[in-house]
Amino acid sequence: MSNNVIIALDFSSKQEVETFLANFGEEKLYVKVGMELFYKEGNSIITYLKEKGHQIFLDLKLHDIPNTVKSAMRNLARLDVDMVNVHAAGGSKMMQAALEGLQEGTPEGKERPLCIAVTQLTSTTEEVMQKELMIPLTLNVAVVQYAKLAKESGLDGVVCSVHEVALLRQTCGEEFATVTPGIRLASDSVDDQARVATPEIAREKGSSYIVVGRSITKASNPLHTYKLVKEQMEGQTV
Ligand SMILES: O=c1ccn([C@@H]2O[C@H](COP(=O)(O)O)[C@@H](O)[C@H]2O)c(=O)[nH]1
Repeated sequence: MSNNVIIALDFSSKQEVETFLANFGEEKLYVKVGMELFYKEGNSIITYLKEKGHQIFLDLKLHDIPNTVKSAMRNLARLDVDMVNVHAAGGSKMMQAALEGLQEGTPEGKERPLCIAVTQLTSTTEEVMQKELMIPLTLNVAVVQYAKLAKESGLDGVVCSVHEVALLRQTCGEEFATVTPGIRLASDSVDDQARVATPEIAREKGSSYIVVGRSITKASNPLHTYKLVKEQMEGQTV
């Protein structure tokens, strides 16, 4: 079974990544490369992490006109990562174009990366969504609508918070992946996140994957904290 704890490598350089990964010895991880690291290091960071045997979620959240997203995805597919994403707010044509680009760019004999769509960022509250973004819906209704659109467009799942997972299981089915950031241990600071939950609650609600950044990357003992998170996600007691 695929590792369902994804560590967000929100670092500013390859050197910082190397220092962090040294904590894990030969352990094979599922890691997330986001904008900060990818815009600094480019494709070489992907090559480095793949050579180390890690699975990779390349979190660039594409959001542009369909033709541009299709061409960009064709290039990302050539990197042979495991998961990529778009913003569902780009609409169904954009999401379908993303999939076409991925299919075209996936090397012969390789599996197409999973393609998921961000519904509402886990830093967004219902109040911000309604008052600033002027989306006149409850957060749950908005997330379900974006997720249904992603599913109808052929995508493999969505990014959402743990709090919407049960609802999405009912509306989009058990096979549709829910990738949930905004994960915090009970004693952690929430920081800039709004819709947070512990790994234990993520397991109870049925998240397919959790994404954990600062709780692990800023921990005094990252390996110990990673194991604690995994144990909570797998339902074991420490
Ligand atoms: O809705 C979203 C989409 C992506 N993220 C990303 O996940 C990590 C979370 O990091 P923490 O340090 O655990 O808060 C980060 O890379 C975000 O870019 C998200 O948080 N919410």
